[in-house]
Amino acid sequence: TLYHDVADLPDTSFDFIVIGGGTAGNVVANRLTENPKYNVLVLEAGLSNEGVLPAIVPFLGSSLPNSLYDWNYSTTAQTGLNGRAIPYPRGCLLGGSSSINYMVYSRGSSDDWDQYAEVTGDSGWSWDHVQQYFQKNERWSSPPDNHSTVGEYDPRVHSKSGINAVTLSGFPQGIDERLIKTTQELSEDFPFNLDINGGTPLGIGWGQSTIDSHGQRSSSATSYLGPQFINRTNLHVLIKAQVSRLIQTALNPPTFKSVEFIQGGTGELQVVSATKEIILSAGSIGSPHILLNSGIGDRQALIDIGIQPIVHLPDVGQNLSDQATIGVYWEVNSTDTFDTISRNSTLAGEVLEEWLDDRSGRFVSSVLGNILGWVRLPLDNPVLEGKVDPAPGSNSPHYEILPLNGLAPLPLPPTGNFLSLVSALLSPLSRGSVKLSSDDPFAAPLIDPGFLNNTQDLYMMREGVKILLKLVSAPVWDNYIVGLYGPAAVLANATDVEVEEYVRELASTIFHPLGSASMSARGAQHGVVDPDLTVKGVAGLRIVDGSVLPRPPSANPQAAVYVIAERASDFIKTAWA
Ligand SMILES: Cc1cc2nc3c(=O)[nH]c(=O)nc-3n(C[C@H](O)[C@H](O)[C@H](O)COP(=O)(O)OP(=O)(O)OC[C@H]3O[C@@H](n4cnc5c(N)ncnc54)[C@H](O)[C@@H]3O)c2cc1C
Repeated sequence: TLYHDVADLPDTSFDFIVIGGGTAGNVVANRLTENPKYNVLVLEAGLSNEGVLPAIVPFLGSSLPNSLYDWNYSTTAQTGLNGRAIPYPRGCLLGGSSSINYMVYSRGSSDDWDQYAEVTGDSGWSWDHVQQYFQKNERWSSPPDNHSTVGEYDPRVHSKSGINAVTLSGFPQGIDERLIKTTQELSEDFPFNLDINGGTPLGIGWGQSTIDSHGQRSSSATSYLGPQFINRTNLHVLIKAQVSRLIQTALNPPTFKSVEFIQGGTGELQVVSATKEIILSAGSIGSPHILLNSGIGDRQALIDIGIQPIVHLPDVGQNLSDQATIGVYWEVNSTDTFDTISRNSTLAGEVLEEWLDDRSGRFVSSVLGNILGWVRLPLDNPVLEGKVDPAPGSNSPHYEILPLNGLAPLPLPPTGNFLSLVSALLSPLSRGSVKLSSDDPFAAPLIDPGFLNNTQDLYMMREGVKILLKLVSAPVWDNYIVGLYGPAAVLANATDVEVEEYVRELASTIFHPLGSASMSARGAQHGVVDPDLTVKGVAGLRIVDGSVLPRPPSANPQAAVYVIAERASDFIKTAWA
């Protein structure tokens, strides 16, 4: 049941309370309420996703950051980015960031998961063992345009029995064929990969997205809180409920089974309690923020800001990682790019009509291209020579290449058509933090992703730019590309130092903060949660969201977050069986 008003809740005590109805939280709420004996409350700060057109129509998703459905955070001034502070979107509605993201579905490499297993000492996080959770999550769907998908994916590594729809592109784009041709012309650097989600992602292949066969976004809200689930009488979802802190309910071991929040903007503090567990799923910014507000964190830092420390857990909010991006832009000799739609609102209206009429046309997919690349820098490149490989193994890419058939995110000039290629640094060495800005639990925290603080990341980004330039050196782009555009013009014959300056001036986020409440082995002195996601030194509290990943996967992380949440649901069910 979906509630808009706290006064309508049937009770103030539940078996489980999930904080954050986002990507992970809704999975846990769904799986726990499979058992009719469990009453579950979800507290979500944002609004409902129902009827929010930009959260439904894939192409319009890019209008959600910096809106009423975003927390509208900014980072602190980033030294590695020449002092720039950048916008830092996080979904603030049911479905969380899965309702506002770019919908890329990528599972990472087998190395990623095997390394999570190794650093946590829990073989249950290994690639082989988590396959069952990818399967529980994924509902492989035919693409919206029903085109033949033979040769675009490997059916053997997909599941039709899960809850969250995943599909291939439903609308061809002008650059598709050129990208595929590049895999033939430059097959050594950019080989074709039939399926980037089989554990060995290296190469260029067809992208997979969390979009259903009707060309609509599949988020954790549309899937795990879909009509067949939200009406369960034991599932209670309260929106506009912003949690300030957890309240200690027993001393030894420290136990936190009550939650304080405000609802509906009244400013009045409410309290609800769980008899079994609290599951913190407020995401990589929200979860450490709530822990710190609750007195769980570094003792001295809490005292300094005026909060009574209860549990000394120094790593809360530390180890924040994100994958920096850098784009290169070209003017092209074609009118078949989305710039035509971006520039002409009449045309955009017609394309929306097409989507509304029968779920067809350009709007069935996101602004991203239909094809993605996953590339490694050779270990004998001077940037890596003699260094520890930042990637978790030899089947793991260092870069994701995101082609866009148009100009983004730069402002669009009145004329011209464009190609954008974006490179994301998948395994950054830089780390940052989430810290309190004041003792007011409703004040935004200080978010410092530490972009390019480690100079090796800067050098890796520089090499990433060169990889993008190399990609378009394939003959197939010869008659297509007119020239480097805008700020990218400096890249023609640029020195390494000039490319590095370009990176510092223009690099941004791919919106993947992770790791701020990291998992570590049981008994380890570092980390925030044990491999079963229970908070170290605390009873009755688990963290289930992207914040627990000790390092980013070599991928966009939503698939990993779904896997974490599916496995966590099994942990919780087993613990209370
Ligand atoms: C613009 C953008 C594009 C992205 N593109 C992709 C992509 O293409 N592919 C991909 O794999 N990943 C992408 N990501 C990243 C991915 O979406 C996230 O990593 C993932 O969804 C995080 O899941 P989560 O459960 O950790 O957090 P979230 O999904 O963010 O959920 C946290 C929830 O908790 C709620 N919350 C927070 N604080 C409180 C509080 N105090 N009280 C109550 N509720 C609270 C939030 O409102 C939110 O609903 C993108 C992210 C963004 C923002």
